[in-house]
Amino acid sequence: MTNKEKLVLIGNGMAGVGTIEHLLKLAPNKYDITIFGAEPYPNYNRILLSYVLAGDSQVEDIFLNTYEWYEQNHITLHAGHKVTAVDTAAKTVTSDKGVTVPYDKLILATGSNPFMIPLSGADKDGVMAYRTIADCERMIEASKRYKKAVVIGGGLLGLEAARGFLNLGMKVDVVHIVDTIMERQLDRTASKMLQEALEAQGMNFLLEKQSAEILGDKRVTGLKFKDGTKTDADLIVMAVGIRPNVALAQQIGLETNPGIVVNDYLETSIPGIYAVGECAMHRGVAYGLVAPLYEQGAVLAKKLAGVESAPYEGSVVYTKLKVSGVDVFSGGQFQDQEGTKAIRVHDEFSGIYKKVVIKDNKIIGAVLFGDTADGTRLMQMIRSGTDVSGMEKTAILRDSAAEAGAGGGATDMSDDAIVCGCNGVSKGAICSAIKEQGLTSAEEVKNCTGASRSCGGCKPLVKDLLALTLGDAFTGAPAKETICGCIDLSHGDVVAAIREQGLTHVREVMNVLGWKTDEGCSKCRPALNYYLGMINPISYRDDRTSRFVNERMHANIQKDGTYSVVPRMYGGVTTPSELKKIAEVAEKYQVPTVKLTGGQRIDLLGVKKEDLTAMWADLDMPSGYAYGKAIRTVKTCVGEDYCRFGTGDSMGMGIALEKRFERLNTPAKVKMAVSGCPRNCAESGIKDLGVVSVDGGWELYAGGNGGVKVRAGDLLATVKTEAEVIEYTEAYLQYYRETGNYGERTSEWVSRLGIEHIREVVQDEARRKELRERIDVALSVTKDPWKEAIASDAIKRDLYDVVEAN
Ligand SMILES: Cc1cc2nc3c(=O)[nH]c(=O)nc-3n(C[C@H](O)[C@H](O)[C@H](O)COP(=O)(O)OP(=O)(O)OC[C@H]3O[C@@H](n4cnc5c(N)ncnc54)[C@H](O)[C@@H]3O)c2cc1C
Ligand SMILES: NC(=O)c1ccc[n+]([C@@H]2O[C@H](COP(=O)([O-])OP(=O)(O)OC[C@H]3O[C@@H](n4cnc5c(N)ncnc54)[C@H](O)[C@@H]3O)[C@@H](O)[C@H]2O)c1
Ligand code: SF4
Ligand code: FES
Repeated sequence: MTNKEKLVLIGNGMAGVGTIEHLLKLAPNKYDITIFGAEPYPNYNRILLSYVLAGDSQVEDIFLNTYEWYEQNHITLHAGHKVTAVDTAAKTVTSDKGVTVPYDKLILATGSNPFMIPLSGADKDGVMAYRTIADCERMIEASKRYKKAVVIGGGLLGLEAARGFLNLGMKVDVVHIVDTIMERQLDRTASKMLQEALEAQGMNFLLEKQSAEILGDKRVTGLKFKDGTKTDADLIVMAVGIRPNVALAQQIGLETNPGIVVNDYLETSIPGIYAVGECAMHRGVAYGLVAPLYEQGAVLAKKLAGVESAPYEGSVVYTKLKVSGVDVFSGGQFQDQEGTKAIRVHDEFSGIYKKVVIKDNKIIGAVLFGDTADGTRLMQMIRSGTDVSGMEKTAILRDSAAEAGAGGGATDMSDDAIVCGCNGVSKGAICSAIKEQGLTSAEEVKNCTGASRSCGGCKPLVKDLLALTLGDAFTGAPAKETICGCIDLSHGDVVAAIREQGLTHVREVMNVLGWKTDEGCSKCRPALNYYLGMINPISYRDDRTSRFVNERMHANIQKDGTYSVVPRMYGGVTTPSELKKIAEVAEKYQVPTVKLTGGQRIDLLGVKKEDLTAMWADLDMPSGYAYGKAIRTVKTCVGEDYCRFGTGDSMGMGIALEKRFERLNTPAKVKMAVSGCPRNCAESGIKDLGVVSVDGGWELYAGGNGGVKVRAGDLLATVKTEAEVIEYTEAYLQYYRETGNYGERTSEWVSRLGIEHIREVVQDEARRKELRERIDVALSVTKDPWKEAIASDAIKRDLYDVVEAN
């Protein structure tokens, strides 16, 4: 135990962790910090859920802090723990999993709850909110089975959800209570322009509709309105606003109205207890956007660090809708009122509308549609109360295109002005990074400072700052895509450097290639570990600390902190004795859920960490690698042995493939399938490698994907024998291993390199031979990780908390 003061944070979201990050910069050693988060993840960027839903990002991409970050900063994280009690006399907090921790200072950052309209039928399956990773995953899952979504609420969240559903291939109705969508952010003209643009994308709007009842038996089938009309629905998402989450605060006896009442230093009604973020009510306002939450966090961090700071006096907010193909910006007080005058530009030919509201010679609000480049500059003028009485009206609404490259609106901003509200990045921070790190593109600024990584609304201003700082040297051309912000090199550059310079371990790569960070990050560390293992399969020792938690544990961590165990079942074929063994193990370890997976095997869900190794020993089956960037499954149909259409032994072929390639690490997960005829019952067309028996041989399909972005595989080769199927698969997989970027699925890789090129490589006999020789070496050194763990007391103790009985 140390003598440091104990700081406990309840709520592992953007506001709370943002405060801690700020505090660590100011006073890294002042507190022993413990964080409780009800969601079973490290802190993530909730804003980016809309991109995950739309299929533009993966869940792993939106984590803001990895588990390693908590460890490195000596923060105890209880993820998946909801705090259910706070004893203000004893100064302790207790979680629903029974963990009690003392505090000297306590921060509540419990966020908001989505408002659910209490409609009759709202408890039916398929009725949900949209707030968390779990919600997002449920929506993606539902889109695979259902066709029609209804979103209630035509605000920011509802429209982003609706766009996501369109991307997922669903039809979508947006039900809105008044006759203009986003009425809290847009005036009538902009709202109607937005509606038209979204209708053109495929959204259907049901305006001035009051929902009355959700129809269906167990699962929703439709929505009925007060006017008696109905619409069909397989899924209903309510996006009708949020309410501060104050359940715990009320239990403690903190003053709430309706959020937790805080003063200008984020202090609540009980000394030593603070509130920050959406749960806090400051001067009568509870915010629902991140920029004000970061501003609050900065003030609270200074308070906790003992650094003098100006009080938090409230924020002027702005929003940008994150729907591709439409540019909408709204900030400040944008409605016409008594005493206000507005400048309006409406170009119906180009679909551009701009309105700036002025009161007492100061800009107080703006709405922009079609061209939002002026947004951040106007916000800066609103915040600083710039007197515009002497300014030409045209100078207030500049033609952003004419300004590109000239430093635009950035020139008149002060250094501490916030450019990226979503991530709290100032002009000064961006300009120093550009100068000190030699950045030349908006992409590099994003990677290095975080500016523009969320809603993207500040990107034009970031470009202005590049132009201002670099002058003529700024071309605006997109820079190459770097691995992450820690290094200015692409995946290809790093792989080439490892090969050319004979680098052999992670730290050496970082030192030699000039990493900007000491420890790297969750993007580059696992990538380096993969590349080093791929290039030096014999000599490289896997760096476990560079792996994501699932790969480190060789089991998938679940939302409640338990794990799932999936043993390998070659080709999806099993035996009665294997099934009996699995059943016995499931009973012995009281596995709560036993589930068949899409990859034709059995998932034992809800296993305790301490039971994992003993369970693997009892199962005595190989790991199915259901957690890894590796060969996952080979799905098969029954094929010629039993099916009257079958022309090939699909089960035998699948088993042979799985036995040959199991345990092979790849840039991203690889799923395979073998079908006994072109009817394709094993879905070979949407696998990373799909094999189909045809008259006289086999067809191999490459780069298919059945996930969010469905892609049909391209024909890679037609071969005659089963031995050739293995041979071509060896060459294909090794080429993918050598040229795929870490994290890149074969569907993206095939699209990037082009199937013609890959076909050429794989069909060239000499190259095929070389690739096969290299994969042979890689496969010769793989070991079953479960067996390794069972055999090592140290691994059992350190990774799985197994206490050895003496
Ligand atoms: C899909 C979506 C898109 C969005 N897009 C934007 C955008 O583009 N721009 C923007 O500015 N804002 C956007 N927002 C809003 C923004 O995400 C929120 O304002 C912000 O995340 C709120 O942060 P917070 O930390 O206050 O609350 P939260 O993010 O809700 O975090 C609170 C955390 O506390 C946990 N918690 C609650 N009670 C307990 C307890 N008793 N014990 C332990 N843990 C507890 C919760 O599980 C939660 O994880 C979006 C929101 C959504 C849902
Ligand atoms: N791009 C962004 O900035 C962004 C994106 C998503 C979410 N968010 C934030 O997340 C929070 C939640 O977003 P939200 O859109 O749910 O909240 P919101 O309060 O901004 O909008 C809710 C909308 O639902 C409508 N509504 C209310 N009751 C209704 C009913 N019975 N039937 C039909 N429509 C009804 C309202 O008129 C309103 O337009 C907000 O704080 C929002 O700012 C921001
Ligand atoms: S793919 Fe052809 S062989 Fe296999 S089960 Fe279907 S119909 Fe039968
Ligand atoms: S303002 Fe949203 S990403 Fe910068």
